[in-house]
Amino acid sequence: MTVELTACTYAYGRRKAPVLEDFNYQLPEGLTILLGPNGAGKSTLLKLAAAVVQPRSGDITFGRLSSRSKAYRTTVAWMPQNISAMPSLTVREYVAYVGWLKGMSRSDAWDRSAEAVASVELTDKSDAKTDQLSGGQLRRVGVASALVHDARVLLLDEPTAGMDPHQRRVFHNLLNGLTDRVQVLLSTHDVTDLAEEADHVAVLHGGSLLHSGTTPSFLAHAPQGSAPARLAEEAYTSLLGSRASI
Ligand SMILES: Nc1ncnc2c1ncn2[C@@H]1O[C@H](COP(=O)(O)OP(=O)(O)OP(=O)(O)O)[C@@H](O)[C@H]1O
Repeated sequence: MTVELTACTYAYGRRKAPVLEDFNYQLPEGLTILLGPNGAGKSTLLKLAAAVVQPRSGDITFGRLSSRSKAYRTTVAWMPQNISAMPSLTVREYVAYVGWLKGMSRSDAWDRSAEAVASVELTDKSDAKTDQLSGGQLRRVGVASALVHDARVLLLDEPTAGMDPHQRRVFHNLLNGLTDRVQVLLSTHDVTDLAEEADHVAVLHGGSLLHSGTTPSFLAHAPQGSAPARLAEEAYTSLLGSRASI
């Protein structure tokens, strides 16, 4: 079972041109990274898959669950691009609150929040108010919030933006330990960092998928003779370049 978008059209407002039109996508197993230039529609795709917004037409499903159902919403977890601090809540309260919003009992949410906070190495900040955190720490609270309930699909919008190199490593290790039991779709502008670790890569441009396939099939777009360390970047540039020449 997986998240599947079928013939989806979405626009921000009735008079706006659709960001995604008649869009089809099936999220593969494992870790998929979602690449694309600014404004390509990555966040919109993640919000649709997370049932934060609903398509104007078309269907989004996980097996038999429609994105309009409560059961679907508890199956997926979404980390938005911009995490807002809640000044009155501590880190642990914030994460537990998100679990409760996803339908966990208060006690389960509270218990599991400790694990989720520990997984992003924020235990020492458990009792800190969220408005006293750095930007990178707040993103880690966002990751912990996405992990607190038993989601089967994680939809993460630029989770590593603003994280220092050590925290990126912690995050990648965390993801590696998760992808045998959850599907992950993760948007990033950091082509080199993740393309090697991802099972699949999707490249979005102007609301269309330029590529959706395994990481080796993505890397194969790099021109012959590309330096190994730059394969992902070259593949990405080449894909976008081919689009420009159409
Ligand atoms: N709330 C909104 N209201 C109106 N238009 C929006 C809104 N959010 C996004 N858009 C528009 O939808 C299009 C796709 O935006 P989206 O945020 O999905 O792109 P993105 O690929 O995530 O970009 P970035 O890499 O800059 O985060 C853009 O043209 C953007 O201006």
